[in-house]
Amino acid sequence: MKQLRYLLNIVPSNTLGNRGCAVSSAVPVGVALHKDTPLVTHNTIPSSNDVCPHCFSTLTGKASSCRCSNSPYLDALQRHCIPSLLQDNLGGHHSRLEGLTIKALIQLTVQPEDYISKYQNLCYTVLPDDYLKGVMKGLGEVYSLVTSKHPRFVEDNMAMVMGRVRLNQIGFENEHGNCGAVFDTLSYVNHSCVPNSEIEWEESGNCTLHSVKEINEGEEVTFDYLGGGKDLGVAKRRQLLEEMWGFKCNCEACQIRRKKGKGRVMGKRLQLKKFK
Ligand SMILES: C[S@@+](CC[C@H](N)C(=O)[O-])C[C@H]1O[C@@H](n2cnc3c(N)ncnc32)[C@H](O)[C@@H]1O
Repeated sequence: MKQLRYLLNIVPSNTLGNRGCAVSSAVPVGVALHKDTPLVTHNTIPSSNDVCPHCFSTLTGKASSCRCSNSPYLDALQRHCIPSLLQDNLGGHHSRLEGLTIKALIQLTVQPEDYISKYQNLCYTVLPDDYLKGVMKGLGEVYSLVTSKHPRFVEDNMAMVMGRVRLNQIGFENEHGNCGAVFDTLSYVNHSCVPNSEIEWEESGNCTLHSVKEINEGEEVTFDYLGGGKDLGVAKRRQLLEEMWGFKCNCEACQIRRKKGKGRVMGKRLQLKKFK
């Protein structure tokens, strides 16, 4: 494994949103550009960010590591049951993303201000009021328990955290199910359908960005938010990017497609018959 010596800077991005990330020197293919630890993590994977909302000790993914493991709402908040709680109260599709955001909020309630301000620098989407109310309702009794203990856990904060998780999470699937996290630097990396880098997850929840193309000094670094390798088709990709991250993709490939117009068919290699 080569050294991480290619500094990733957060820079203004001309075409892909306000800010993006660029490398400070030319990069060959196949090197680790940046390794990041999560600011907040998804709740279906144990993480070193997990804290008990009652005694504030680190959980490292195990309730038994908490000094007050008898806390009546610890389990409901910190472990796998937030998705099930929401699923029971609200039904299916709400459970995953909201599970993440509630856990994110719990993690933030015990962090110092400078840590929270890192999170607050990330971009944000406004979520509809009824959506937010639905999630609070879904939390049932747990909501009033947490609000009484954590003043930061108020409606405005919930909206802020959910809006930021929605736009900045990087997700993956493994044997624990759907996982994801929001990162200090990697969450600033923009999407491209023809990316020059890829995300690699580690069991620890850390994430590393690797180059998959040569990248010039100062060039913006991108990865595929939909996970490379999935043959989704252009229309489906556009729909998912808009639904999940709220943007119309303006990457190099999509700009070319738009310029060429709807009527044009993209070229492909011809399959030649073999000659004997
Ligand atoms: C995770 S944030 C990336 C950082 C963000 N550009 C910023 O200024 O903080 C994701 C947001 O960046 C913008 N973005 C990322 N990739 C894009 C793309 N290919 N085309 C247009 N906007 C993009 C969208 O606004 C999207 O919701």
